[in-house]
Amino acid sequence: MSIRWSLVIPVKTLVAAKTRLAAATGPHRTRLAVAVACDTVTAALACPPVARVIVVTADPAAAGPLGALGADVVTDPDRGLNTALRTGAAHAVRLAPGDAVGALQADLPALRPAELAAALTAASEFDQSFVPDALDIGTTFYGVRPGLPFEPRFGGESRIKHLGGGAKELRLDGIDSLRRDVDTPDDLRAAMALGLGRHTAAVVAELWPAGPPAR
Ligand SMILES: Nc1nc2c(ncn2[C@@H]2O[C@H](COP(=O)(O)OP(=O)(O)OP(=O)(O)O)[C@@H](O)[C@H]2O)c(=O)[nH]1
Ligand SMILES: C=C(OP(=O)(O)O)C(=O)O
Repeated sequence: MSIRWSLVIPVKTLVAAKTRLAAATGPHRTRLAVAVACDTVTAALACPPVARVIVVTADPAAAGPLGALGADVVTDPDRGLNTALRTGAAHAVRLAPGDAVGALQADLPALRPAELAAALTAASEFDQSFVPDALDIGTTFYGVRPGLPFEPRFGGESRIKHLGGGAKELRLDGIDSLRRDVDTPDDLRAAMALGLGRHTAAVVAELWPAGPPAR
């Protein structure tokens, strides 16, 4: 039988989130951050190997809409990103000890369920694995097979940290939407070229009716 996955998606308190988009978005920054997280969660929930999505956040303004989409919401103890992920993973293991556990960044507004499914199928072959971001510096997905220790090393140059921790780097063709996290206006333009999910597309169309912000 194929492995099923619990995916943990961390969402930072909105007042502190997406600061690299502040100049481009002004007062709409938090609305864009929620929309991006909504598209990430929607795509994850539509991915066949994903049994459940667990959002970890301390922010009720994110918890409300993400819970309404069908995610389980766990309160973030607010001791940093990797602690948030371990908290979500512990919840996942309590719910479904026989399922694999993955961490997925919340800022993947172009994510395609089929591309995530391809990565999860590949990840099912390795005890510990990860997907590097589009720049080959960070990480967008980290996962472990059922029953194995979950040791995420996100933050900064996390690709090299995950390699150092012994995780297998998944270098697959055709998973651009999974690798395209959005931190800057350039990232947002690249995600638009792949095709934004409906929540982000609606906010972007309202914010920039004539097209994306100039460089
Ligand atoms: N729950 C939780 N999520 C976090 C935390 N720190 C970062 N994240 C999430 O981790 C991912 C990467 O976050 P960062 O790139 O560090 O922060 P960001 O808000 O996306 O962007 P910047 O403010 O521009 O750095 C995003 O999905 C964030 O929502 C945290 O302390 N708790
Ligand atoms: C936290 C990370 O991502 P970001 O590029 O969004 O800062 C990371 O890649 O480990």
